[in-house]
Amino acid sequence: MPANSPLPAAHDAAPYDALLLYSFGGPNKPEDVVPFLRNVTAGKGIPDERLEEVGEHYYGFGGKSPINEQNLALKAALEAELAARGLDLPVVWGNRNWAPYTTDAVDELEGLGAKRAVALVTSAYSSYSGCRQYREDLAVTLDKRGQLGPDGSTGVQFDKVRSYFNHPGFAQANVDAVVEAYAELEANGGSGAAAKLVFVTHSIPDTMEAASRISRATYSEQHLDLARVVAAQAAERLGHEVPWDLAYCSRSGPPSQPWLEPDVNDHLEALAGEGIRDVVLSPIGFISDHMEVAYDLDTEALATAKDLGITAVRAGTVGTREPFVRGLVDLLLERAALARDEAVTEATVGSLPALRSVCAPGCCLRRDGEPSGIPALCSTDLNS
Ligand SMILES: CC1=C(CCC(=O)O)c2cc3nc(cc4[nH]c(cc5[nH]c(cc1n2)c(C)c5CCC(=O)O)c(CCC(=O)O)c4C)C(CCC(=O)O)=C3C
Ligand SMILES: [Fe+2]
Repeated sequence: MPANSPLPAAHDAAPYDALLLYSFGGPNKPEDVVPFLRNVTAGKGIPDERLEEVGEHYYGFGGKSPINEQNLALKAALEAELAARGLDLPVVWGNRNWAPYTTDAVDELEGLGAKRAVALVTSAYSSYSGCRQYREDLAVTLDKRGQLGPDGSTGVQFDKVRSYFNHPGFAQANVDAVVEAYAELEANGGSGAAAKLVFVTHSIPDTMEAASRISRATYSEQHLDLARVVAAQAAERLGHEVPWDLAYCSRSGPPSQPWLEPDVNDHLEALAGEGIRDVVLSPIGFISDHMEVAYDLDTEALATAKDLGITAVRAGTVGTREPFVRGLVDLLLERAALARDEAVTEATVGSLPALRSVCAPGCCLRRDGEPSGIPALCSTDLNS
């Protein structure tokens, strides 16, 4: 907002002076693939065969994940939305597993003179992978820099926007994408009225699912609640019923370890067995078309559908869709108002409440009852 403006900003990002767009990261070239996978899997017991297989997925795309360019596009969209609302808040991008790393982002924040930043993670749901792992990475990074005090950072302070799976903007962008996919299905000769809508997300171990319950609803329950809303709103727009299911992709870990099921490929097979010939895949678990979408859905699941004689279309991810980006800015303003101790209405869709903006002790551990021993920021208790 111009310094000489007679009006205060209608919406104010204070006390924040920067936004951290905090993501997973991915390789940019073939030589990056193995070091990237080492970063992702350090100490996680992923079998070598799975790593080689995942490496091949990346090499099949020239060793480059689309995720970094997608995050840059989201950063640009956020900057445009902030500017359009007169909010002067620099956006800094950092990743857990590839450059620019978390520590690079902290350097940049310090260079900007930021004192208190609000983090927006590129994961909409709460679980170890989508919540705590980011908060631990932030704490570990600050610790390595000698900037982790007993109550948090001794340098730039960090807060986090709540998990936003049930924010109206995220839901709206997914509904728009699903409605467009039904049009594409019909254009491809399929039947929307006869189609099954299959929502897809990243599988996680059953133990991680159980530990996510502390978020007020488990990871899978969060998806089911959003799926219900998206399917109902899509049905209203399409003028016919929209039967739906939830399936999972990208499982790893040893075969002996149970993960959330059904796998999307197995599920397509089951649907074919029931006589379903038309499917729309809606990747509500992911916010952009990164490798899980480009390989596990567009390459593998669409090939499975074809083999089964199913006409399948993959709906878009929220990406930089306008309702999503607007919603993210609404969310950071909501977080700012909470930080100022103002009464706020936390906008949600579906039957679940807003998840906490400040995580509870023990939130989203990898496994219940097994504190990681790693501190995590943006919580009421750094050490649990
Ligand atoms: C819930 C969830 C999300 C969604 C939320 C979010 O977005 O954060 C997500 C996103 C992503 N996962 C990604 C890549 C990988 N995930 C892996 C491994 C794992 N993911 C897990 C969960 C999740 N992952 C889990 C429980 C593991 C097992 C190891 C562990 O317990 O941590 C592995 C190792 C090999 C393999 O197992 O596949 C890779 C390479 C990329 C980058 C894509 C790109 O490069 O375009 C992205 C956005
Ligand atoms: Fe959490």
